[in-house]
Amino acid sequence: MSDVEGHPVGVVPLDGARSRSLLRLDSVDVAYDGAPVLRGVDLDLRQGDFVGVVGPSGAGKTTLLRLALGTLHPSAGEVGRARGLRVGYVPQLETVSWTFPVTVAECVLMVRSERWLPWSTRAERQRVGEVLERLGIAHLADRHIRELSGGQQQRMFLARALLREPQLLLLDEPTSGIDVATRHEMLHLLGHLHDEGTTILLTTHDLNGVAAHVPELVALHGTVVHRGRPQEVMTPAVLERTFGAPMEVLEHLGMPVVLDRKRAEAT
Ligand SMILES: Nc1ncnc2c1ncn2[C@@H]1O[C@H](COP(=O)(O)OP(=O)(O)OP(=O)(O)O)[C@@H](O)[C@H]1O
Repeated sequence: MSDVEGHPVGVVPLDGARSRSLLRLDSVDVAYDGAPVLRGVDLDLRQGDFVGVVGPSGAGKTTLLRLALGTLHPSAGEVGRARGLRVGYVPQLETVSWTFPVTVAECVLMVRSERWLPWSTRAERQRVGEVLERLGIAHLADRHIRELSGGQQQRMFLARALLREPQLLLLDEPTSGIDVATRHEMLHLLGHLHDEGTTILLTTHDLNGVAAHVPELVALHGTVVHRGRPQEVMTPAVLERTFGAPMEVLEHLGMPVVLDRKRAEAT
């Protein structure tokens, strides 16, 4: 079903001339097979934002990214998108099939048309080489994707997303399954892309390692519980409303640190 301009119902273009909004969710509901997952979600993502979405498993974080990407439409409410918005998406590694017999370069090229064509142009191959170089994985171009480490896999998907020169970059758990040093590198890389003007929306389970280090957070639990700077969102009150359990928060060098009480009690 679509409206008069051919947009799916619930999806409207934002007028870029009047607004710097890249993406706006107004009273959005999402249900899977009749089961509500998101309810009354309002979210305005403006050019230059760098927002981390936190919340418990099943809170609807990936669902929010799918709405932003446009692969999912709301059951009620509206998703507004800036006209011609280029969006890049880095999926959760766990959702990827690694047996697919392609090399890193081929996998990055696939984003062009969502399938790999053997007759990619020289310019396209050159562009892939540039993006891989930029992410420090050019030497892996001819490796099978299965042979990569977690951090290298994340970079490959980031390369895929960057090939489209996205204005809005969506990342689902970009630091899951990678070690601390690689996590720092990934955050550094994202900070750099943000400095260059890319708007970023990511999800994370890692409150201390990732959420505390991004400029702005959205606490999600079926709906937006709170949005603000990490110091405003990582508070006992907001975290309890979001995660449904009491959490202690300390401050270290001006940054909030959430205490894992269960783990502390176990040791
Ligand atoms: N395609 C689908 N069909 C049916 N139910 C789904 C589908 N995708 C997600 N769900 C359900 O919707 C709820 C929210 O899922 P979602 O993946 O958005 O949560 P999440 O916050 O990203 O969770 P996690 O942190 O575990 O990745 C979950 O209960 C999930 O089981």
